[in-house]
Amino acid sequence: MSASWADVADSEKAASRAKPAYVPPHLRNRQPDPVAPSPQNDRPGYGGQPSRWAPGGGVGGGGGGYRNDVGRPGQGYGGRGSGGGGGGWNNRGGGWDREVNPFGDDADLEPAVQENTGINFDAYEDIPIETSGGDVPPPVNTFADIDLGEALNLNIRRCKYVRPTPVQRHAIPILLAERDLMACAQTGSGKTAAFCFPIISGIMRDQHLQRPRGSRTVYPLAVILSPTRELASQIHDEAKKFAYQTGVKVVVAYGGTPINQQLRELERGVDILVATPGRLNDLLERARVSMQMIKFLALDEADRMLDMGFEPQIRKIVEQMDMPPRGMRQTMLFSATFPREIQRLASDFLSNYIFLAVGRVGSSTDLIAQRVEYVHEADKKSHLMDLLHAQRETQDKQSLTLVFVETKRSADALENWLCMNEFPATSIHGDRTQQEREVALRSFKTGRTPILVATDVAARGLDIPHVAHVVNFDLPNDIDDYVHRIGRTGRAGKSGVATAFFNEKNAQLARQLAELMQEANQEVPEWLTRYASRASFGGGKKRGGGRFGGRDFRREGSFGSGGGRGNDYYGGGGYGGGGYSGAPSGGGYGGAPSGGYGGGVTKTLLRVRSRDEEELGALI
Ligand SMILES: Nc1ncnc2c1ncn2[C@@H]1O[C@H](COP(=O)(O)OP(=O)(O)OP(=O)(O)O)[C@@H](O)[C@H]1O
Repeated sequence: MSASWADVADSEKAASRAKPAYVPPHLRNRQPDPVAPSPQNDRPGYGGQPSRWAPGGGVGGGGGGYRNDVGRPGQGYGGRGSGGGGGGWNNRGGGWDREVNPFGDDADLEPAVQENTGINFDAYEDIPIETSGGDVPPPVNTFADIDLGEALNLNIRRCKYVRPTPVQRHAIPILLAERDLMACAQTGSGKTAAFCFPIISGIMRDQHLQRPRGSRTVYPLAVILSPTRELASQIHDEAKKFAYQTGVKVVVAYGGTPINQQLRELERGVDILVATPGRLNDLLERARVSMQMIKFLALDEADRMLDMGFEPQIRKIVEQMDMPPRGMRQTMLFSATFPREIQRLASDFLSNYIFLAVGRVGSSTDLIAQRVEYVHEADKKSHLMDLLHAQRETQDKQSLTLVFVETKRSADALENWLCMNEFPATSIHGDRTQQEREVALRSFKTGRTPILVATDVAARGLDIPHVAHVVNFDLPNDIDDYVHRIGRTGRAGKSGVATAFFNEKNAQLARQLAELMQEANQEVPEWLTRYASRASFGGGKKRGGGRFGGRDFRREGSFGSGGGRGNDYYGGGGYGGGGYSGAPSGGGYGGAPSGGYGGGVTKTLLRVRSRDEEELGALI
């Protein structure tokens, strides 16, 4: 982050004028890539500095190396030989690796004249935006307004992102200004790119940074943490697209797969490590990865990463290993939900941060048509069958249906039952091997089995095109989980449908569910309103004035004393002293007695412990 972009680009220009770049013979007659950056704006090799990836600058003689622009005449063919129009060469710790083109053949030749298919970004135009913190950098309107670097801009066009989404418009300038950020934006609104672009761009600028050599330990510059393996893998795939031909190397590490393969990959070099906390801790303990050079720390699904299940692991990685302290690194936390209590915890990791809320914290997008139906436990299967039959008649063949259930056993049972009834289904949950999970997800994504029965392992972050319907066969205990689950549809401006089966067991969720739906302009059935008004204890956790009224917890004054109303993250919503009053026994968090857990922390911890401690190990 030291040298300015313009300085580097100027020295670059001078270098490229002084010595024409070498073009391999077979590429000499190729037309320039129509969307390739012009040499003026580009930063190939940054002024002929020796490349991190191609020491010595490759045969391109000062013109290439670092961000190899193979296949782009006039850009300097760093590295060695040619990539035949599709990819750079990375040299780290042995061997030359061809960078696979994540866009597929010739995807880069298409100028991005049209947006990502079917996206209606107008849907986001009137979303209220709140920022707090000192000196908030102004938002941008277009990607062109941001200095991300040409290689990254080219990838943005390859992704067919024409306009930044609201969270991107605000978060990217904040992050480029090197500020810490806690960002809350609705599901499917493009948060991944909002943190990936500034990280990649920052690493491109910082390429001269010297990292320790000589040991088997690797020193990533950025770490992105995710709560599930599948999400880590997805972020890795996305980040690789964004980083294509930038010279920034992205590696993923998560549990449930052989560590040796990941170690070999790491040894080839890593700038951005995308990881689940369990596997990262393992790598740190083996001293195969060091956090010493970390400049960027991103927590996706940050509220989940800091709830009780993960918090100790995150603290270990961030506070007890060799990561530079807050203030010396840039920390970014993203999620669609941010309970106030978790915000308070999260502030331990941040320094002078900006809080950004796009839409109301924890709200669901109104692109999702939400329905709630009263269904007795015993009738759920036949009701699901009715829905699926009706759907067969009306829905487009490509449409996928995601069905959430509460337990691994019920996931297996429902999958079986659906298959027996000629609805091709598969399932994903923590008792399945990682290989089985990946096969299931692939089979769902490709439409081979257009129904996926899942536990919460699939609730967060997964971006699966064509998920048209999310069914909450079993409703979760926590409204935030509901928000994330239904957020698997209605993404990137597209619409979707979510159906929930509600019955007496879910009474404690009634009020929050009704409020959430109302807020998203959904029709709330009268019977649900009645349930909501009856729910005077556990279910009486009121959104207004609590997690919905307040956003940045720092604005809410006397936070943090624990105990008592107003401190609870569901907060201050008019139920009598002593904070949280527990869930009705049998209905909520492991039958917590009503009677109050004083402070919000305790409640948050209990909430998580009973829900998925058992499954946690299998997620990371
Ligand atoms: N500027 C953009 N233009 C068009 N499509 C975009 C843009 N930014 C992101 N997308 C697409 O929007 C979809 C959702 O993005 P992403 O998965 O990052 O959402 P998210 O906010 O992280 O959601 P979640 O809260 O569920 O994790 C992705 O398919 C992504 O490719």
